[in-house]
Amino acid sequence: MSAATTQFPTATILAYPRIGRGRELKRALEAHWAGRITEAELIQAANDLRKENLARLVELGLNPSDASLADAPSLYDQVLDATILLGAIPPRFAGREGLDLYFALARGDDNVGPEEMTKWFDTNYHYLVPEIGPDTPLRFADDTITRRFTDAREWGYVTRPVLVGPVTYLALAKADPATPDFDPLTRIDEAVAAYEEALASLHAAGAPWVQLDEPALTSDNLSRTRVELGELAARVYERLAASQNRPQILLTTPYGDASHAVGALAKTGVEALHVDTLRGALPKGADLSGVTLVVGAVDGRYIWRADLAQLRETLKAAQALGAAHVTVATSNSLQHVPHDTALETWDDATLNENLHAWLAFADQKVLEVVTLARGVDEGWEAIDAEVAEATRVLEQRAAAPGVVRPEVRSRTAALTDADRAREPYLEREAAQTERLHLPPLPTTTIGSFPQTTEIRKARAANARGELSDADYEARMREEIASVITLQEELGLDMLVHGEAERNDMVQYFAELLDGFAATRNGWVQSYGSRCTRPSVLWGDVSRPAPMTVGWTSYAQSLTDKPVKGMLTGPVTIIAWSFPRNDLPLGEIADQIGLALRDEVSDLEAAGIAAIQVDEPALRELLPLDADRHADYLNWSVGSFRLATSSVRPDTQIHTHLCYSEFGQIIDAIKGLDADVTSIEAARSKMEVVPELAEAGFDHGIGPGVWDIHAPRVPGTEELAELIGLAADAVPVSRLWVNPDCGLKTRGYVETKASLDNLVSATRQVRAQRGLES
Ligand code: MET
Ligand SMILES: [Zn+2]
Repeated sequence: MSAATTQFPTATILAYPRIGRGRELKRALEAHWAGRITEAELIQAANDLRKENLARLVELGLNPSDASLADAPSLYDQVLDATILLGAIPPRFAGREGLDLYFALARGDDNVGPEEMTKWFDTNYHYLVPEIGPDTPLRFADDTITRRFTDAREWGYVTRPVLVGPVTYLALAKADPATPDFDPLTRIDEAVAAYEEALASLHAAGAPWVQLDEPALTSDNLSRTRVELGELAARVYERLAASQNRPQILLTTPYGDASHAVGALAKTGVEALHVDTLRGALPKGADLSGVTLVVGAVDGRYIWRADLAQLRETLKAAQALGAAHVTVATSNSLQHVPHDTALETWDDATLNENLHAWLAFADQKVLEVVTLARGVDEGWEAIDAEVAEATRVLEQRAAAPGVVRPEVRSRTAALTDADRAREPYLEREAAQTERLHLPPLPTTTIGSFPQTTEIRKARAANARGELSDADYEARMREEIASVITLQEELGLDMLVHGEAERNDMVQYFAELLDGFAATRNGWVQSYGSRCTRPSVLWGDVSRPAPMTVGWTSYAQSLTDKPVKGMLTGPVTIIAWSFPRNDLPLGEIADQIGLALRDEVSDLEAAGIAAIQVDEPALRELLPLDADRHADYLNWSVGSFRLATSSVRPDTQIHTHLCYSEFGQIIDAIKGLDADVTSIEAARSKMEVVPELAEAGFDHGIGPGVWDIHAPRVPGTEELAELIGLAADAVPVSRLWVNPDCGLKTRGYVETKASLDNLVSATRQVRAQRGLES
């Protein structure tokens, strides 16, 4: 290692949002993909944004020249960047290079499909899944990271380059499809050799520190437990630390608890260790005398202003552990929070004043880190005023109108098990068969139909006040009518209204429920150039008025076929918002569950015979730590049942889950007790259907036969084959036929063609199996 060691800076963050305050990166990427700007112009725009971000961090108080500035300026995704660094390119991308290769991996091109995307730990950010087989190249293949360090130094900054660490990289990889049983982690030694070279390259360029992110050490939801991954990491980092030419290493463990591994990691020779003290714990009993302990104190996941008094105690406790040095950081990268509360105004004047004080977006979090670091450096009295102010704001928040509403609290307090139970399934099944008159293998869709440009324009015009509410409503009704007509023409059996009126399946409800506030500029990266704007769930939740009954009843009035009501479930509403941090998630979920229960009852009273409550985020919020799974599954399932158990036996409850990794939540899926569950299955060729059946799932099931994530139209034969596979695995009387997910991102051309094929394929299978009704 270099002789010139420098102390780790007292104030740092693990990474800053990279999409830009004005979503500059999104705009540049999309302009480039559309052919409006050249590659050089894209790079220029990305560099300008990076300069702006670095300057901003310095303005907020981070030191420009001591490696305080965590630098992770990905054009698309940090895991993809590691794939490029390692040259771990799946064979189907051969012949491409540079940005063509980069974007082909991310998005596919005319000749090849992209790498798969999946959710990053328990967040709503998606990364690109590496595909590793026995022969996938793994070597130091690309020195972008070093060039970026050198560029920043020319601009006047000594940054700290950030890389996904080797254990996490391989733990997140899947087997190359050509060798499906291959275990990527068996390639760890080659990966470590490649990282050694990358570190040598940074060292040669003069980087004093590098940051290696190892969030896998906090997760029990990967192919190994976190304890096993911690043991592996101890070996890996011993080797990396022993390499001759390297920067000093900060090893981070964000998103959860890695305290089990800290003792062993502290002995490896890495210079600094980060722990997430919000979702994990401070290590106990480890000898830390040789390392800097970087305390992940300021919350990088959610958006609430910190309780500085409490964090001060956390830091004092950390200081008592005997580490060589204790410093302050965020719990994780700030990529999951918006840039700056200063970019917001809220319509309600009181809320506007309050929320500004209660919230901390990325920039406010940097200031919090800087404040706490001043306490570390100068003594705690130095920040007494800031601590007192934070405490005052928290007290004001706790007492503010709407935060605690007795009428909501007494309703949740009065709940009993009976509120979460329906009649036995067999009784319901008989009553529903009687009421619904559906053919065998009923066909349906997941809810949304294409969100056309015209729909979005109408919504934008309405928001700007250029289209009256009445005209907007009329416009949406027209759309509903045309979606109903189309479904009748196609011959689908259970119809939907199409969700034209919904900007987003969570935001729509957040806007209509009390307790939420929508941001104007609170964008966070979901994947690549895609951003979402989660709502802020700040108060007790209730439903001032029906939310969907008008649209659904209108749709039902146009047809004799049953129209499914369509709601978003409590877990998904929480997962895709910024929930409050002063109430357990289970209680928030019950408040939402009760609001939905009222909606479900109103839909039923309006004559709607089937109601779907979507829970696509059920898997996403599963805690990383296996010890917390049971509690999570209990409250998440409980809130769904609360929302759906008020109905009569002949009202059919559907749910939709869009992923196909069921292993850890199969009991939860059974526990939802929905009459019909639609799931993602096309990409795995229906594999999950027999898996679910073997695990004892025996209610109605709609495995998605059309993968809606690609514009491709599946042929009738292919669909019939998939339906046949499913029909071999479960009783046909409980099998439904539907796409994988909603159609809002698809166009009408492929939607019509695919649904037409789906109906023909179903008819073919019915005929083959003598099921004609
Ligand atoms: N009902 C929703 C839709 O069809 C479900 C989407 S799951 C991400 O769009
Ligand atoms: Zn879905």
